[in-house]
Amino acid sequence: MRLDRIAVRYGRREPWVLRDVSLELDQGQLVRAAGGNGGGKSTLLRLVAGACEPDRGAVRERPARRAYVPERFPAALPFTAHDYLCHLGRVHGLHGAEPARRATAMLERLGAAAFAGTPLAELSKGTCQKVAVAQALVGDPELLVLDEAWTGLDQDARATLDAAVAERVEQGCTVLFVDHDPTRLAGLPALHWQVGDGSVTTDGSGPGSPNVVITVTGRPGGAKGLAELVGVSTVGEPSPDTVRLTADARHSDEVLRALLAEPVVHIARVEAGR
Ligand SMILES: Nc1ncnc2c1ncn2[C@@H]1O[C@H](COP(=O)(O)OP(=O)(O)OP(=O)(O)O)[C@@H](O)[C@H]1O
Repeated sequence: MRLDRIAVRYGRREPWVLRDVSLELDQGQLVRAAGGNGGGKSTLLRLVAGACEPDRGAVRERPARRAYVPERFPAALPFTAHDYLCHLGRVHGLHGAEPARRATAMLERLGAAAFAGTPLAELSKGTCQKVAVAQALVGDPELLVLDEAWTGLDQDARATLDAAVAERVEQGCTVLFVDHDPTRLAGLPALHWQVGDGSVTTDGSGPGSPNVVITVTGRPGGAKGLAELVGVSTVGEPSPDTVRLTADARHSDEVLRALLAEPVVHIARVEAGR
């Protein structure tokens, strides 16, 4: 999916929270969004999840099957935990006995089976957060957006959510998340979006994301146009006739193919990056 020159603000006289932001999210990509308080992370996640629309620009090719754990889960809904998850399962396109089966399984996996028949409004904060997570995992989303979804979970449930995210990414689900713990999901390759001052910069060097550094010589255009290649985070010209770029390892083959498609370019070196 793509964010195409989007802009968002909360009122005509208010400052732009996001301004002219263009981003791509590949299928199966894990992305961590980070930035200071009030920088616009939750706004960006709402926009990606489809929970709000931009004032300008467009979100294109957003997957139809998507799930979202918002920063604040609306706990006052008139359902028991199990009924709510069954309902969400049907919303996610599950049929027959499947919503109930998965609702039970998700509550068990998150250590909340004992609260299946409890009305949402009577749940503790932590159990309510487990239901918030379960509703996002009960279906088979192609896009999963997690806004501080680990906050309030006990250690076992946090580990369950870590594992569930790894499974979903492995299955090709795109996952965008914010979490205050900088080591969250650090073992998985992730892109890093830095959100603040109205813009989003992407450097691909988030915790745990392997990069490759590619050095090329002889390119007639120098570094021109290379920053636009998917997966490329930095491009520099350390000396005349030499261009060095950093690419997310997931995209390194495409980047190399694009470079080799240019007849006079010489790939001088490919090495593991930070
Ligand atoms: N519903 C809203 N109405 C008015 N202003 C809002 C609303 N939601 C967010 N804002 C404002 O938009 C800006 C960005 O908020 P947002 O919640 O997206 O940032 P954030 O990076 O997620 O912050 P935090 O890390 O504190 O959760 C802030 O100035 C915030 O006050």
